[in-house]
This record gives sequence, C-alpha cells and structure tokens, in this order.
Amino acid sequence: MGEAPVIYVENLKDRFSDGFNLRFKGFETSIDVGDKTFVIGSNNNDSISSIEVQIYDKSKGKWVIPTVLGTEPKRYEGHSAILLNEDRIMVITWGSTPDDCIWFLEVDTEYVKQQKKASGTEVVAWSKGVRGDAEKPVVISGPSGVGKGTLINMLMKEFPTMFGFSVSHTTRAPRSMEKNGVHYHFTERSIMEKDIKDGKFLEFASVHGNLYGTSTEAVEAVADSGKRCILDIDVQGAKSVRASSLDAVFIFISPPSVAKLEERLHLRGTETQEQIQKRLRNAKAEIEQGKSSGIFDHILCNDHLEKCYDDLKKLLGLDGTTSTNPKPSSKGINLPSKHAASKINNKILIKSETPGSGNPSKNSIVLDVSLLKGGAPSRTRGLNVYAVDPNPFSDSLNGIHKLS
Ligand SMILES: Nc1ncnc2c1ncn2[C@@H]1O[C@H](COP(=O)(O)OP(=O)(O)OP(=O)(O)O)[C@@H](O)[C@H]1O
Ligand SMILES: Nc1nc2c(ncn2[C@@H]2O[C@H](COP(=O)(O)O)[C@@H](O)[C@H]2O)c(=O)[nH]1
Repeated sequence: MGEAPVIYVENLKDRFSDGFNLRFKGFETSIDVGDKTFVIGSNNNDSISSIEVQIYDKSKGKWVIPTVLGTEPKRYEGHSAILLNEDRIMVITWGSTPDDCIWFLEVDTEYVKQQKKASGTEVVAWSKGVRGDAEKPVVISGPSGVGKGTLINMLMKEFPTMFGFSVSHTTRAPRSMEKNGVHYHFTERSIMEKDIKDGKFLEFASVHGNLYGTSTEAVEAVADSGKRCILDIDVQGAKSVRASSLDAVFIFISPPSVAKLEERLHLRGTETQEQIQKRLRNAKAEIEQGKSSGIFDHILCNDHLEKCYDDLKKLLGLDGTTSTNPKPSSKGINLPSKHAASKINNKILIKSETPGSGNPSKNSIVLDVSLLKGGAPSRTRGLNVYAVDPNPFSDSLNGIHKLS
C-alpha cells in the first residue's frame, strides 16, 4: 500500500550526457512524467536564488525550455520535489518563510493543457500552496451603470472585516476621485499585455475600448487575509473566471431598463456622451448574455437600490444569522530548514536533515494532499498539516496529530 520515497536529487549531467548545457549553477531535481523528464534547477549562488525549469523529451531525445506561467518561488536555499497525480510536482523549498515554502509546478493539469493548446508551446505553471480553505469569492457582473460599484461599496461599508475588494488593472485613465491601487491599478497597455503573457492574470477583457483584468495576486491577497473576495468584472471576464480553477459565486445585476441605465450613466457624469453611447451599445449584449448564458448562479434586478441590496445580502447568507467575523487567515507551515521528503499515498513526510538536530522525527511533519483544490493560475488550497509525534505510544492517533 505504501510507495517508495520519490525524492530525486542526482547528478543530472551524468544522466543526460547528450551535450545539452544544463543552465543551473546550484541545485537540481528531476522528475519523470510519462515520456518527459522535468528538471527543476535553482541558481542559488546569488543572494536572490531563482528557479528554472527544463524538460527532456525522451521520445524525441530533445531538451525544451518551456513557457513558465505564474509567480514562481523566490529566495530559498534548495528544494525537494515530489510528483502528485501525474500532473503536478510539489516543490518544497528550504529556508523559506512559513507562508512561502510549498509550491506546485503544474505540468499536465487542465489549465496547463489549455495553455499548451493556445500557445502551441510546452507550458508549465506555478501555483503557491496554502493551508486550509478560503470562502468562495463573489463575482459581481452587469452592464456599466447598473450599480455594481454602489452595491459593493454598501457591502464593504457594512461588513468591513468580512469582504475585501479585488483591485483590477486597467489601461483606462483614472477619474478625478479614483486612487491608484484602491479603485484600480492604472497601467500602461504594453506592461499589462506582458503580464498577461506571463500568466499573471486570472482573466482579462477589452471593455469599452480599454483593457481590464484581474490579477491572480489581487484575488489571492484578499483570500490570504482571511476575507471573502469580491470581483467587479464584465460578462466576458465572468465567463473566463467561470472556466478557470477559481470556485466562485456568480451574480449578475440587471437594470430595470436600458433607459434607466442611460439615465444613471448621465447622472453619474463620469463619461462623455460618446462614451455613454458606447457603453449602452455593449450593455444590450451583456444583458442578453447575462440572462441566458448559464454563467451566473443568481440574477438580481437593481431597480430600487435598498431592495436590491437586501436581496444581495440574503443570497450571501448575511441575513443576521451568520457570523460576520472574518475567518482567521491561513497559517504558514514551519518546516525544518533542510529536509528530505517522501510520499506515501496522499501523505508527504518531511524529515529534518539538519545535522545535530537530534532525533530526526522530532522535526518531522506530514502534509496531507488528498483534498487539494484550485491551482494555477491561482493558489492551490486545501493542504492539511500534521506533526509526527516523536513518541508513537502517546495519546495521539497513530503518533500523528493535526496542527491547528
Ligand atoms: N437602484 C438605483 N437607482 C438609481 N440610481 C442608482 C441605483 N443604483 C446605482 N445608482 C446610481 O447609478 C450610477 C451608476 O452606479 P455605479 O457606478 O455603481 O454603476 P456600475 O455598475 O459600478 O458602473 P461601471 O460598470 O461603469 O463601473 C451611480 O451614480 C449610482 O449612484
Ligand atoms: N473583465 C473585467 N472587467 C472589469 C474589470 N474591472 C472592471 N471591469 C468592468 O469594466 C467595466 C467598466 O468599468 P469602469 O470602471 O470603467 O466604469 C465595468 O463593467 C466593470 O465591471 C476586470 O478586472 N476585468
């Protein structure tokens, strides 16, 4: 029932003697997945170590440097690597902070398969591992001027510790009252396009002539702080999020009529007449899609603001019976700075390798990966962590007890 330890730390230059110049100056691991070998190397000679991935395709006898998506691990002294489910490699970094030591390199997940198909190149994607779960984000969508921002502001004002706003990036110019980093991250098109290419965005869309997008960091920063994330995005964006690994609640806000929408946009006074007409043209298509596409779990009509706000609170379970305290933010994992990792079924055993640390099992912990959720381009959640009791005959179950 158990499996042999699968930590790979070996001399790769001996193994692959085909003249390919491995670019790593520091530390390498290799993992076989089907007919490919994934070599993960860290250049840790500098004060800031970086990680790189190279793939050896055994069927073609060729090395490939893949497109690497997502944010990768930084600043660590080495790593262990373990294959999970034939589609992702768990990378445990040494000497990192407790909230930055578990990473997943996705090599054949659905997300990676999609990206490979879209780009026609070899792709791998990083996702950071996080303990426990976060509450489902709330995606609020609807045509411009319907009142999404107004409803979100009311929610954040009434429940400041419960909700956090996903601050989008946009190439549109700021309005007079808008602050960079609060309402939007205002950015240049070329910078945003590069970040999109680098896999930093969960979704993006061209809306009313400008580029808008939700970065993975924007959503995950809110979730990591223990708050429930709210996204204010257009229907195209909602469709992309629906197709992503982010498990969210999707709410469409519809206007009582297009005439009312026009009136609201005029009264808001933030767009020119020409821009308003453009937004209204797009609104018609958005209303049709919002009501019929099957993207949305709930549709609310914002005719009377207070009534719509009450309906929104009800469907989010904020009817007075739920606790409005935020969930404690997920805690990190205190790993021994140098360790060996091995896998038995869905459990990863991590043992200290620090010389002179005494009984190695004293510093051992178990990571349970049976309930992993999400993944690239967001976080991988659902990691459970247990300490291994140095005295297996103590009260705790099988010598293992869960760390709270
Ligand atoms: N139920 C309502 N009745 C009348 N006016 C409303 C109602 N809800 C919101 N408004 C007003 O309509 C205008 C547009 O609202 P808001 O800015 O919240 O829309 P939005 O959907 O966030 O627009 P955008 O997508 O362009 O950001 C605001 O001036 C707001 O005060
Ligand atoms: N797909 C996305 N749409 C977004 C995002 N942020 C905002 N939006 C939508 O854009 C329009 C216009 O917004 P405005 O601030 O210029 O009035 C509106 O429908 C927003 O919901 C995003 O990150 N992605």
